[in-house]
Amino acid sequence: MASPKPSTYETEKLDDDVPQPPSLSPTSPSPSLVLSPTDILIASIYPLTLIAGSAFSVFSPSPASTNSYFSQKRNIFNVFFVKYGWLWTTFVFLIHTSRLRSSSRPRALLRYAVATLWWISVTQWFFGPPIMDRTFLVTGGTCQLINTDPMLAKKEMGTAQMVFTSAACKVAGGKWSGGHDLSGHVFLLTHASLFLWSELLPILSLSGVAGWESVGVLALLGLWWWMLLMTGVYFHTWREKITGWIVAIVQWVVLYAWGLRSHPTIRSTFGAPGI
Ligand SMILES: CCCCCCCCCCCCCCCC(=O)SCCNC(=O)CCNC(=O)[C@H](O)C(C)(C)COP(=O)(O)OP(=O)(O)OC[C@H]1O[C@@H](n2cnc3c(N)ncnc32)[C@H](O)[C@@H]1OP(=O)(O)O
Repeated sequence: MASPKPSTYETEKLDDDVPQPPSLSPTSPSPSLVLSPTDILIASIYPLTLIAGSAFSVFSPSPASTNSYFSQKRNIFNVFFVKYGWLWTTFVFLIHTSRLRSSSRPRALLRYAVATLWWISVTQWFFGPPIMDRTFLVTGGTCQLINTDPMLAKKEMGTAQMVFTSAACKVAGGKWSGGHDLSGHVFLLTHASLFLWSELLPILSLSGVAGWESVGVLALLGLWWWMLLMTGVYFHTWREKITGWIVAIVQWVVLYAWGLRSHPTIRSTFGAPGI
C-alpha cells in the first residue's frame, strides 16, 4: 500500500514501507562513488558560487571591497549567523529531525554527530590545534606580534611563541600570518550546506516542501549560499577558498556519496536520510 503523503503541517509518522530513493537501493554494494544527478547538482552549487564570486571581484568595475555592507566583517549576518554557523545548522537540523519517525531519529543524530565531529576537527580542536590551524602552522604560519611596547611585547612574545591557534593569536593581540589559511567560512558554509541538503532532499523528493521544518532548513541554506558568495567576492585568496572547499566535501563524499550508497555496513549503521 502506498504510504500516505504527510499533510503540510502535521508531523505524520509514515509506516515502514516508505520507498527509499533509487540511489539507496539495498542490493547494489559497489566500491565506487555513486553520484546521482541531484548529488552532482547540489555538490556543484558551491564551487560554482565561489568561482562566480571570485570572478566578480576580479572583473567588477567598482572596487568591490569598498562600499558593500557585506564586505564588512562585522556585518550582522557574519557576526550573528556564520560565526555561530554550526549552532544554527544544529538548530534547523534538530527541528527537521523532530518530524522524522522515532525509529529514524537515532541514526539521523548519528549522521549529525559525524558531521559535527568533522566541523570540530577542522575548526575547533583536533587533539590540539584544529586541522585548519595545523595546516597554517605546517605551511610556515606563525602568530606575529604587532605590539611595539618592548615590555608588553616581551611578555606577549612568550605568549605568542606558545600560540598555536588563530583564536589564541587574536586574543594575544598577534597577527596570524605566513601560512596557508584555508577559509573557515568556505569550509563551514559548504560542509553545513551539503549535510543539510543530504538530510532534506529525500524528504523533499517524497513530499515537496512540506512543513515549516523544511522551510527553516531551506532558509538557512539560502543564507549560507549568500554568505559563501560574499566570501567569494570579498575575502580570501583563491587558494584559501579551494582548500576550504576541498576540506568541506570530505565528510559528504565519504558518508553520503560513497558510504551510504555503496557500503551495506555503513548504511545499516548510519541509516538512510528520509522520513
Ligand atoms: C545515537 C545518537 C547520538 C547523538 C550524538 C549527538 C551529537 C554529538 C556531537 C556533539 C554535539 C555538539 C553540539 C554542537 C552545538 C554547537 O554547534 S555549539 C557551538 C557553536 N559554534 C559555532 O557555530 C561556531 C562556528 N564558527 C566557526 O566554526 C568559525 O568561526 C568559522 C565560521 C569556521 C570561521 O572561522 P574564521 O577563521 O573566522 O573564518 P575565515 O574564513 O578564515 O575568515 C577570515 C576572516 O574573513 C572574514 N570573512 C570571511 N568570509 C566572510 C563573509 N562572508 N562575511 C564577512 N566576513 C567574512 C571572517 O570574519 C574572518 O575575519 P575575523 O572575524 O577573523 O576578523
